[in-house]
Amino acid sequence: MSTPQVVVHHHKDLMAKAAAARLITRIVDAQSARGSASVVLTGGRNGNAVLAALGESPARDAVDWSRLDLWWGDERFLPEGDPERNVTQARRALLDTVPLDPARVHPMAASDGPYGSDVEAAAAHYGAELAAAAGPEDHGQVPAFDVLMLGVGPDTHVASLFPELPAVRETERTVVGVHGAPKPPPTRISLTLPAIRAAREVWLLAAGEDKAEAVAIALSGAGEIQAPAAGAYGRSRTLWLLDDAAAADLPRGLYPPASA
Ligand SMILES: O=C1O[C@H](COP(=O)(O)O)[C@@H](O)[C@H](O)[C@H]1O
Repeated sequence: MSTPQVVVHHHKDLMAKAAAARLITRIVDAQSARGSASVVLTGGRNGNAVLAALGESPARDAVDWSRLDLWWGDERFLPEGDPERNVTQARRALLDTVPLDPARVHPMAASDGPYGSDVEAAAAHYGAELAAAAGPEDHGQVPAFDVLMLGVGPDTHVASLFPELPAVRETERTVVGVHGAPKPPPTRISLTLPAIRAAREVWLLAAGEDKAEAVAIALSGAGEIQAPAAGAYGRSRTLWLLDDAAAADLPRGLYPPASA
């Protein structure tokens, strides 16, 4: 478990640009050290803003897109191509514009996909796909992702792990079906906390005043069942990337002056 480190930027656009720059560096470093990199994408406003900023960065050409594995932290269980699906939004924000190897892009199943409306089967399949991608060096049922990004919801949810719902209590499976999510759609697929914690680096993204309370709760010692974001950490690094508004309720002692 790594201790959370907080970085605060003055504005959400700056936060997205800085996170994109950080992500490029991390991917390039991993590719030069191990030959390839693996990143877990998040849905939501901030995750998509990071992808869009990455697409606009001249440094995007430093990435070897053909040696990048992309996974998702969660998915809204909707038909293929639905504009509310996280993968649809990620494709629009960035993925359709870069030369990825399609075999290395791993979206979660759609509700009209091979498992139909059986979200449990779709989740089990994703768990098996992750297990197959994990090597002996990963010491577990999922790869040791280089970076796993999570948007933090105003209720402290991350991925599709919502406060008090069964998914956030899962300790065995790496991927679960989610029913009755308070944010639409109610049916989702999500990585669990054990899968999230397999990542080398976990980055939590929050911008805007509607996230301030959630950020303060999660970083003030709350339990992960009540505040799932509090249970999201990486093996070697846990980074909270915030804008001023999302950091407004944090005690100043928790982070250095705004970095940019
Ligand atoms: O529904 C979801 O919401 C969260 C947070 O989204 P935001 O727009 O409030 O930043 C996101 O992390 C998750 O992947 C997504 O499915």
